[in-house]
Amino acid sequence: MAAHKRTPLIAGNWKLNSNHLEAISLVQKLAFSLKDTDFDQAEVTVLPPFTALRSVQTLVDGDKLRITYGAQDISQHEQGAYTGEISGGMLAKLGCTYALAGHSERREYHNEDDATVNGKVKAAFASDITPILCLGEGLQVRKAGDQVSHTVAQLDAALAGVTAEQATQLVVAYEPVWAIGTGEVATPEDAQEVCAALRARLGELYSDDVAEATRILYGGSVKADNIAGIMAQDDVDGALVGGASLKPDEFVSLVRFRDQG
Ligand SMILES: O=C(CO)COP(=O)(O)O
Repeated sequence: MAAHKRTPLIAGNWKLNSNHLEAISLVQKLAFSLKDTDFDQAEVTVLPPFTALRSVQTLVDGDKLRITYGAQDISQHEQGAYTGEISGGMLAKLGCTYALAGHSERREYHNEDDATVNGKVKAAFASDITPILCLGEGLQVRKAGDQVSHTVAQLDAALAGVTAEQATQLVVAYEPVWAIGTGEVATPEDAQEVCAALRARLGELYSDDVAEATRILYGGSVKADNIAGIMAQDDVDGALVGGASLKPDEFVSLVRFRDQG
């Protein structure tokens, strides 16, 4: 298996699942199962719904858990008349390390375009929250063989006005839309092709140092039986996990991807 220069990140995107009481139970189970984990080998983060963040914060702080947490979305605005929005400042106050920006479900169901995603990435940095910038092509684009140009264009648009210093902190998640929640996982080679292209583009936009520092995750039907092959790719530094992150045992086996055959 490739030696990772970057600390792998295994992130659980809970999506629209778990009220705050269920979230407490899930994090407690996770913490118990992870108690012998070497967190230098992999960073673990969970992304619960907004309404559970305060409970997760209390648990993580109170029990001094080694996991981090974040939000599934962030407003591009800091404050004002934006009904229903949650700002970076609010998330920072809740101890969030991360916020997803531009998840394909936000792009698809909430009409988030590249300019909005760019605003969210910048809003995250402005509040010292690390954006996990989600990119990926749909099935038509994949069938046309345009996955690299499509995803690189999304990266360019999302990073407009982002400085090299900020970009060093960035996390990118390549999530081909056709592989999300479908059981249709991309092959390790599919994941590597796009993740390598994204890293090369970061090098062009900023520098080799930024490209080398940035963690690029793969997401889309990641499970215990396919994570090892994906993590063995040189340019894949972790996984953004949906369904499997709701099952503590399965999620822990993803964190221990080195043990999976
Ligand atoms: O969208 C995803 C994570 O953000 C992937 O979801 P699944 O792991 O359920 O395919």
